[in-house]
Amino acid sequence: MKPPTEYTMPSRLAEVYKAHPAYLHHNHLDFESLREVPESHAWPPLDDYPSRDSYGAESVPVIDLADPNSVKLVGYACKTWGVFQVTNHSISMRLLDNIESEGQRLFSLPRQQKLKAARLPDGISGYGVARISSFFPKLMWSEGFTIVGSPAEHARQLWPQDFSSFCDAMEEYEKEMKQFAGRLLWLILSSLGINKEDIKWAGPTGDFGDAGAVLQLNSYPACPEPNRAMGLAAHTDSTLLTVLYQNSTSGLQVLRDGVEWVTVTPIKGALVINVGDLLHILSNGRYPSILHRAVVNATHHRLSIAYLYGPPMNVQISPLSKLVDPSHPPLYRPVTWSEYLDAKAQHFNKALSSVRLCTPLNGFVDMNNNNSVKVG
Ligand SMILES: C=C1C[C@]23C[C@H]1CC[C@H]2[C@@]12CCC[C@@](C)(C(=O)O1)[C@H]2[C@@H]3C(=O)O
Ligand SMILES: O=C(O)CCC(=O)C(=O)O
Ligand SMILES: [Fe+2]
Repeated sequence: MKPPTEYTMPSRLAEVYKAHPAYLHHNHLDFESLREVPESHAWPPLDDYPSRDSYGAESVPVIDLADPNSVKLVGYACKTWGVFQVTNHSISMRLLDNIESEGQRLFSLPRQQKLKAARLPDGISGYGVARISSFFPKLMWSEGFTIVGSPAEHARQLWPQDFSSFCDAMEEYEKEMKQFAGRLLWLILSSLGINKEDIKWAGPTGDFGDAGAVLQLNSYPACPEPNRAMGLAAHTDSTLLTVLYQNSTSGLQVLRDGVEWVTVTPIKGALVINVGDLLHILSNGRYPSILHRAVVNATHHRLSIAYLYGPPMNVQISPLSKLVDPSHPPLYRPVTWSEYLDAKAQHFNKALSSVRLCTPLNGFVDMNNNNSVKVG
């Protein structure tokens, strides 16, 4: 008799959805030609919590990375906001302009052309609707293009003649982001009192050389009835951290203290950093991941580019032992990135609680383990 084949977790990002194919009907709409939001894309009112623009003392922190106090500022922002913007980050304006215009060029292609690079149901990369769409009865007012490593295979389907300028820009950005995200992760970890000896998987030089990453381009066309549409539904990122570049059209909102949506106002040349679920686990809940969404705009097209940064595929992430003691028991069981993506594919916003070990007697409560965001 043949022994049952044992299921092993994928060791490559490209394979994480083999066990969970999602048959998403890729958006057949030509957003630009519509005068109103069709039923397929009409969401119930987005007023589950009040929305406000970010201003004054109660706005999303903006941190100058050249500030000698940056470790403290970053730690405070992670603890109390879960999101912040950074300036003086060393990514050149030329590169940011370049990926923005290459992203723009991609989404401006005719729909039929873009569908040639459609993401496969069991794949991770390519063109299509957000993976989390499968959890909602309505479609979102957005399109995405996901890149893991080289985008060449899909870019060739989009531009058979000339795909190199797109690939060059994306690959250069991935390379710069990998360095930058590693540096940022050290800044965050040192704010927790964690150093190189505590993180074996940072590698011999501590540069997180084996870290994994996904580049996600998001396009949100202008929408005739923005209050009836959803750009990207509320979620937390299944990452350690995410670095987001947004064009000058606002739309990103974060759920502040579980009570109000605060807009992350675009600042030219700044990058938005948000805490993901794996950093939440690693920090044993000290730096909670942040629930966020993207709303759409009546007149302006919006583009965002997310660098989703995670640990090496074979590494189990669990609460750091320095952050665990009798009064702070470990709150989560060890998980690899692919196990966590698998949990997200099954449980969506309950993924974090699905890997939770115990409910603390007092202290931390997951702010984002509810599905209370109304979707009709
Ligand atoms: C490595 C990741 C992280 C993923 C899944 C997989 C590839 C694509 C990422 C996103 C990008 C868009 C929002 C999100 C919520 C989605 O639908 O796809 C993200 C998701 C997550 O952060 O969970
Ligand atoms: O477009 C945005 O501002 C948000 C994008 C996002 O949350 C994501 O790609 O995970
Ligand atoms: Fe996100």
